[in-house]
Amino acid sequence: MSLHSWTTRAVHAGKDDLAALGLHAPPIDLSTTYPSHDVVGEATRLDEFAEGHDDGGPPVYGRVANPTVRRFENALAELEGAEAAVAFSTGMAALSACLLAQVAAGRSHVVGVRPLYGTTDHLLDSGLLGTSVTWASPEDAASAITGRTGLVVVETPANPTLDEVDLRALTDACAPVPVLVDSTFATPVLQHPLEQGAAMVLHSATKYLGGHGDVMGGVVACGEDMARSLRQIRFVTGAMLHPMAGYELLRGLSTLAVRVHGASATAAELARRLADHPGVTRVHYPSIGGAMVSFETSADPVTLVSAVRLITPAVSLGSVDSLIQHPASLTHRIMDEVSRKEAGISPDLVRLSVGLEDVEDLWGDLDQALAHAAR
Ligand code: MET
Repeated sequence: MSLHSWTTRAVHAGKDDLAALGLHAPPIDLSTTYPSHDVVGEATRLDEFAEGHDDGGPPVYGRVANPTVRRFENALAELEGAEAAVAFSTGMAALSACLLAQVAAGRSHVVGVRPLYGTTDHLLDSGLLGTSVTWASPEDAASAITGRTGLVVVETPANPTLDEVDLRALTDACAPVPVLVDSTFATPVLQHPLEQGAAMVLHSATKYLGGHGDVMGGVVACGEDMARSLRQIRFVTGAMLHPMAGYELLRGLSTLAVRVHGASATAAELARRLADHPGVTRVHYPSIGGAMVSFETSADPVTLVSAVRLITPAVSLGSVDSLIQHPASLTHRIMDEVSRKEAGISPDLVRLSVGLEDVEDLWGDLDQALAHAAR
């Protein structure tokens, strides 16, 4: 256990050995393979990796493990208060591994709490990976659990409505079934789901952890037993995080706190101003804060999104620059209309990811776009 504060650890995690190595920036290991003259020793090591162990030694092959990716995994585990973390090529690859691990263990039933990110909802609803789902409210989740339930899946604050779930109440009610929390919107700056009884925390690292819109990744922080199952799945599915992405994500962690706090202050102010705007019928902003704001508008939401000039009209979130999108058209388009309605996602909802621009400039852009789209 480190004596330093969380913010300090976010700057140094995954890099504690660098000075002793005579380095300042973490080395990027791009090897696809790891030579060894000890063939028998390598064979034994490969067996260990195939069973999901990772002792930190030479990875044998680039799909199996990577020293730069391990630095990011170790740092994220430390910042989430987890025993381990396993990194993947995207957030959806990370979620897929969680589901496949449950299917492999013979527990293919999932209880899902809506709303979730649209493709997550679709993956569960379609059963494409061999799972089945029962949708439930947070209050009813425990009663939806059966003998074959391997996972309860929840996202808080949720994409795109920013609904929040009382994680302590949910994990207490659902125990001993593991609860997976998609904490992408909160980041470990604002929330630590493992402290509230969750078994797994998932991040689309593409968003705040990277923070600059130029790296894709996913990561799950959890106990070592679960991590072993996830590494087994990653070993065979090949959804490994690229070492360059591991480097960028580790770098992103060192500025995460200052980015999230800065953008959150602006987002809270925009949420206040939007609530007073005549073209806005409802504002969604989480009690824990954060840099995401959603709002329902009496204006035409599609015209509004196309009318921004400073803010970028694009899916994704968590970058230093602000992005806006219409969930019914993009992030949650893959859901059918009935499911969207059940999840509380209005066709009038617009989702804003607030970046690090000046609040007055962002407000000016939103205000002119709302006026342009008025109907
Ligand atoms: C292709 S939809 C987009 C991705 C991302 N998860 C978001 O919520 O914006």
